[in-house]
Order: sequence, then structure tokens, then C-alpha cells
Amino acid sequence: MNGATLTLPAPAKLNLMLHILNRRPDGYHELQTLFQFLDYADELGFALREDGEIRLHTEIAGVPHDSNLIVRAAKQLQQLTGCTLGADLWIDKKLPMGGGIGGGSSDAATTLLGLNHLWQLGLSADQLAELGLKLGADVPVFVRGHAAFAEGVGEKLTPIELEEPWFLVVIPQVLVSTAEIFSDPELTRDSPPIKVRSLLEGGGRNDCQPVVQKRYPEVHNALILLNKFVQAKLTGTGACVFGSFPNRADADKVARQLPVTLPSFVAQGRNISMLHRKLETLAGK
Ligand SMILES: C[C@](O)(CO)[C@H](O)COP(=O)(O)OP(=O)(O)OC[C@H]1O[C@@H](n2ccc(N)nc2=O)[C@H](O)[C@@H]1O
Ligand SMILES: Nc1ncnc2c1ncn2[C@@H]1O[C@H](COP(=O)(O)OP(=O)(O)OP(=O)(O)O)[C@@H](O)[C@H]1O
Repeated sequence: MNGATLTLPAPAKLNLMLHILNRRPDGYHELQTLFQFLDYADELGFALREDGEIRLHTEIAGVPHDSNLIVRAAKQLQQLTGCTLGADLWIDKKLPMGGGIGGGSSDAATTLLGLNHLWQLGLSADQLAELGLKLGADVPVFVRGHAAFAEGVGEKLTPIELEEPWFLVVIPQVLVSTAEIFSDPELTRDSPPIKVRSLLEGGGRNDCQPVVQKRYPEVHNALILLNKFVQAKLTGTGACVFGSFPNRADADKVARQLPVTLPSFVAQGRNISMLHRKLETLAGK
């Protein structure tokens, strides 16, 4: 990250509940989900290049340079705007991949906002969210940076004020493929639509959980274990599972009792993402 002139966080999200309403003809699913951010993030570094090249200098195992969502986001932004500037990019990857906490999507959103700033493009949040949606269903919420009730495939966002408890997030050592879970014939796809006000009634169910638990014993076991201490839930399509606590000390106490084979982290839930708080500081607000 040494050459970076700008560093920005790409925070994690949790799906506090997730209902699947139906499957669209294009295979995507209409959802209702509640997003909140965590103060736990990847860190991205940016430096301007005059030659138009996009170079990510950090390798992520299993993700080729040109498939990395950071590189794809940067190139799409160049294409959309005709910008002739480029960038050197670095990432300090903290968020587990395939964890359901939105790592790749958040990296993409931070890239879009970071380069919009560095290249002085002046694109609006609406324009960046529209571009982000082409990269992944979760990108728009990270672009907007406010906790939200999401509908559609995750892009119709109603900002919401939630309590900001502390979460213990447990990371089963397995990669869950989102596409695989959404194509499982046993997935519940007919949850009735609910209104924002009745959101957390029913305990914040996640319709993906039964299918993920059945296919991935590691996730099943983590849920059983965490449930001994707190109501445990799956985020997104997993693999991560989480429980909420009124303060950091209570969450840390449970974390210390987990087996060493089951990594975890503790972070506060936040309604304004770390990225947007940092951008506000940069703008001198
Ligand atoms: C499950 C969530 O994590 C909830 O926040 C997201 O909706 C998934 O978002 P994401 O990882 O950005 O997902 P994408 O990269 O857009 O899609 C991955 C795959 O999941 C399936 N998919 C995803 C989102 C959605 N609403 N319906 C789907 O059926 C599609 O098969 C797609 O090919
Ligand atoms: N910068 C990136 N960080 C992580 N994964 C990336 C990145 N770029 C591309 N990918 C690919 O995206 C896949 C999904 O990664 P990600 O960490 O976003 O999953 P996830 O946490 O399950 O996401 P979601 O909660 O949005 O479903 C990875 O397995 C990897 O192949």
C-alpha cells in the first residue's frame, strides 16, 4: 500500500433477515432483506496513473487479476465516463470470501466511490449505484452507505434506522457459492411480502438457512454451537453466522469460548458505513 495516496475502507454487511419472494424469468430472485454495516472492513489503497492502466498490485488467491471486482469496477467506470486516467490499487483483505458478508461487493463499491473521487468524475450516487448493480446485487447498498430494507434483487433500497448492537460473526471454514444456493430446488421461494414496519417480527428469518445448513455441515455445526450462547443466524447465503449483543464485552466473552478451529470477529453494527464516514471527513464535513 506504500504508494497509495488515498486509502478507504470496504466494510462488511449483515443480512439481519432475508426472505425470498419468487424467482424471476432471468433466474434472479426477488428478495426482502435488511442490511446493516459492520465496523469491520477490507482496506483499499488508490494512486492515480496518467496512462489509463488499471493495476491491482495485491494478489487474492483464486481470483485472477481481471476477474477481481475491484478491477472490473474500475474498468466499467472508465468505460462509462470515457475517463483516460488509470489507477494503481492495493487491498488489505480482511473479510472472508464467500462469507455472505459482501466482501467482493463492498470492494467494488469502494473502488467506484474512490475512483469517482480520485478522477474527479462527479458522478451521483444514483449513477454509481446503477453501475454497481451490474457488478453484483449487493453493490448498490454499499454505494449508498446507509442501512436499508432492500427489495427487488437487492437494489430497491429504503434507508432505515436500526439499533446498533455488537455482533459476533463466526466464520465456518467453507466457501458457500451464492449461485449454488439460489439454484437449489429445495429453496423456499414463496415467502409472502412484508411491510417495512413488521420487519423483524418472526425473529429475522433467513430463507437460505435450511438449504445452506443441509449442504454445508460446517455451517450447521457453527449454528448449533453459537446457538448455545445467543440466537444464531446466517447472513446472506453464508457461510458466516452471527449473534447480537448489547455491548462489546459480552460478544468478546462468547468469542473466547469458541474452539480455535472456528475463527470469529466482533464488530459493531452501524447505520452509516465506515466508507461514508471517511468520505465525509475527506470532504471536510
Ligand atoms: C444473497 C445476498 O448476499 C443478499 O445480500 C445477495 O443478494 C447476493 O448478492 P451478490 O453476491 O452481489 O450476488 P450476485 O453476484 O449478483 O449473484 C450471484 C448469483 O446469485 C444468484 N442470485 C443473486 C441475487 C439474487 N437476488 N438472486 C439470485 O438468484 C444468481 O444466481 C447469481 O448468479
Ligand atoms: N475483491 C474481491 N474480493 C472477494 N471476492 C472477490 C473479489 N473479486 C472477485 N471475487 C469473487 O467473488 C466471489 C464471492 O466473494 P464475496 O466475498 O463477495 O462473497 P460473499 O461474501 O458470499 O458475498 P455476498 O454476501 O455478496 O453474497 C469470490 O469467491 C471470488 O471468486
